Amino acid sequence: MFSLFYGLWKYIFSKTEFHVLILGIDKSGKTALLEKLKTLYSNLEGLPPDRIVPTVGFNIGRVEVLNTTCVLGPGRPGMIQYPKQAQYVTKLSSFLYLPQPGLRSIWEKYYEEAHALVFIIDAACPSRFEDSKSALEKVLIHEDLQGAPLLILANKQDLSEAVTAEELARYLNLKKLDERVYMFEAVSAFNGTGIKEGVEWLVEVMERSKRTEMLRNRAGVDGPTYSFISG
Ligand SMILES: Nc1nc2c(ncn2[C@@H]2O[C@H](COP(=O)(O)OP(=O)(O)OP(=O)(O)O)[C@@H](O)[C@H]2O)c(=O)[nH]1
Ligand SMILES: [Mg+2]
Repeated sequence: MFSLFYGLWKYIFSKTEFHVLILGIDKSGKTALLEKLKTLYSNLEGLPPDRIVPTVGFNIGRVEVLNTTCVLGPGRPGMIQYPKQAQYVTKLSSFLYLPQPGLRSIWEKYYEEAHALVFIIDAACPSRFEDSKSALEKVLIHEDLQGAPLLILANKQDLSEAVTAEELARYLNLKKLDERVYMFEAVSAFNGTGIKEGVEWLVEVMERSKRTEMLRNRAGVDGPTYSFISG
């Protein structure tokens, strides 16, 4: 009996965790974004921009993004629905990516486990758009990332030379995006412009995505939609 109540308690109050990869070429602003996310979504104050140095290895951050009432619609076959008023917390873990050959095997493990991707581009540096484009194309054809929703950030909007999200989309002219849920968003990791809009969109699509369902099934979790962690 206890275990039944405990199970129910866990079912209602446990937290959903999503793993999000933050990808981008060097100096695009991955660390600055991660620090801004900490400031926006946790009690921790992220590092100020002038203390951020090029990353050696990678960083992992964990932030809570939305504290929403669960509104899962009519269940698909095999999906147990939440009680209507169930509260759950969406967590977003961020893995910072650095494309160093030695770390390849490490970050490929993260690829497999990622629910979604953020790809960040320095929108104020057109001379490196081509580098970003080819890095992103490689990511998009990676078989471990199939179906992962994608948020592309046109970063550094606080700089006057930054191109808009639309201009960046036109420039990238990505062909591989058709079957993937994606969005471009103009942001500044310095002043926070656009970050909430982008991240909250991502959380919403992750909740509904086939990839989330696939990861859940692979983890062998029955019942509630996501692999749960408590506490
Ligand atoms: N003006 C402006 N500068 C930014 C912004 N985001 C990052 N920067 C600057 O861009 C440079 C690179 O930022 P990082 O966050 O270190 O970039 P990164 O992608 O983590 O770089 P690596 O760790 O080398 O891969 C730093 O000088 C930052 O201060 C932004 O939104 N606006
Ligand atoms: Mg960095």
